[in-house]
Amino acid sequence: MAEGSSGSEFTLDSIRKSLIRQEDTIVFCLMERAKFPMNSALYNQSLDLVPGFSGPLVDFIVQETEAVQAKAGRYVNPEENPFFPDNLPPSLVPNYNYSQVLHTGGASININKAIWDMYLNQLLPLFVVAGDDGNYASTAASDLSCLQALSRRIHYGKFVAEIKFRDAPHDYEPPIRAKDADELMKLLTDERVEKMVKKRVEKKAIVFGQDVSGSNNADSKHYKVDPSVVARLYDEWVIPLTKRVEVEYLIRRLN
Ligand SMILES: O=C(O)C(=O)C[C@]1(C(=O)O)C=C[C@@H](O)C=C1
Repeated sequence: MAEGSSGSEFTLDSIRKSLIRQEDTIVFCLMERAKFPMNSALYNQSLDLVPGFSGPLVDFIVQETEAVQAKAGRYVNPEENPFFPDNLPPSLVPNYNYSQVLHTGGASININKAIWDMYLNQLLPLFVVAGDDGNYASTAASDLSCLQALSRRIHYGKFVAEIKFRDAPHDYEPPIRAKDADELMKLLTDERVEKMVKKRVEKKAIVFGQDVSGSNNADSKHYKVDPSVVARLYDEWVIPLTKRVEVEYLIRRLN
């Protein structure tokens, strides 16, 4: 369950606490990626930089990294979803006994393709500067940290949906049986919470991303990642994608 927790507590409150903690991770990951320029050669489909591997260098680095992490058991954890699920090696380490709170249908939900596309094509250009400093491996490692943090947060929608279902099965069962995605979307939406989330992540980008100097004349207008981009990230992508996971999970909840 929630990162670093024993899994004994499963409430909407505990799930939301984890989402709040994950905001810190996401903001710090974006700040780390912003240290590097765009380095667009990394994403170029036709450069074939690695002999014997056809595709962008970022695909090569992510696939190889995921393979190592799969062997070390990363994807046995129901909170983790790979970006390249095909041909992943099995875990080689003894299984950790993760608490199994999700309905079995939840395991098949993986919207990482949409997350990958959003991150590389829409988000990156909003917060990194143009240019090429040749640090492709470090840049890709940084991209993968961002992608994994975003993926974990968005797929946490499975846990949010499970607890919402358990808290109000009588409300959720009719639209689930009717496969009414619009009604499910309405039921699970809490606009007050969404507003708070967007405000808070913008504030985190301001607080975590300001330059800290020894004197009192810090430049409070310069942030490592534009706080409005972080608010937009949540408004346009993170929250809608989390809700998409929630609906997909609920639709399968009674199968
Ligand atoms: O906290 C919830 O209730 C969630 O479902 C999570 C979340 C979010 O992604 O932050 C998504 C939908 C709700 O409208 C509010 C917030």
